[in-house]
Amino acid sequence: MAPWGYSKENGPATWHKDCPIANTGVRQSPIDLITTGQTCAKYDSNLKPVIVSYPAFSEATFLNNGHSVQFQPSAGNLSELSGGPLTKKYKFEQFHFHWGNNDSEGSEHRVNGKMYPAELHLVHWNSESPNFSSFQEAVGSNDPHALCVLGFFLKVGAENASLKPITDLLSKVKNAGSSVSFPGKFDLKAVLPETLTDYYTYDGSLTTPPLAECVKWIVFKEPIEVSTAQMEAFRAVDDGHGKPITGNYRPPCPLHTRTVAASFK
Ligand SMILES: COc1ccc([C@H]2OC(=S)NC2=O)c(OC)c1
Ligand SMILES: [Zn+2]
Repeated sequence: MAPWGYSKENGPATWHKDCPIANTGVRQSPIDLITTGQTCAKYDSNLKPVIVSYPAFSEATFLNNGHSVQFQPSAGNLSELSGGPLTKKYKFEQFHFHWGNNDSEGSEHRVNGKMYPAELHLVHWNSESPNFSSFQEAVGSNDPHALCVLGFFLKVGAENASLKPITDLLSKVKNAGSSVSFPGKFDLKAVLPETLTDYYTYDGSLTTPPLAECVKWIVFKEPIEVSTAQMEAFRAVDDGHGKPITGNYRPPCPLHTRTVAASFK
């Protein structure tokens, strides 16, 4: 199996060779979130605020897997997600990022065709399902909402002090395959906007192979600000083939018969 990536030779347009669902799937992610016109997101007044319970992580690994950088707390972490469009409680698994090599590209989801310089994915799995009891089992479960991924756009502005412990660590995982144990505590809640009320939500998939169609997506309207220096730190991370990771985002996929709901007017 040719290792997938984001180059011309192994990028998103080639993933269907080993992962047919890339082309045959009808609920693939990411998508372009359209806010006006026929297929636009529809306001749903029943959508409540998302509730996160993220006690500061005390033990975690920060790793460069060659495709992204990923923050993975130890199995004992008690962070949970509920509310919003969800009917179950979800357990936090990991977070990671997607970014571009300049500020006009990098996010996976788009808003009316606009890309942000990066996108943060907070990954959770349904911890109340009788069909699986781990993240990996959830991915393979065929359950349409086995996972819930919270997507936050990053935009360039002031330095983000809450994300600084992460962006300061990027130079330590420059080489693909390298990882460090995260020093001290990390408060993920402090990174997020105060209120988690305004978001788009739709049924989709993982955005890299295996592209499993098991994700309830919640993409927040309000971007998170980071500085240019913080963005540049992402662009210095290597992909394991002697080049920096500078575009680990999949282009938008067809909506097919799906609808996108918005929790705001
Ligand atoms: C097996 O674990 C995986 C595999 C792929 C992804 C991709 O799908 C999204 S979403 N971002 C990604 O990089 C993942 O993220 C949750 C977790
Ligand atoms: Zn992702």
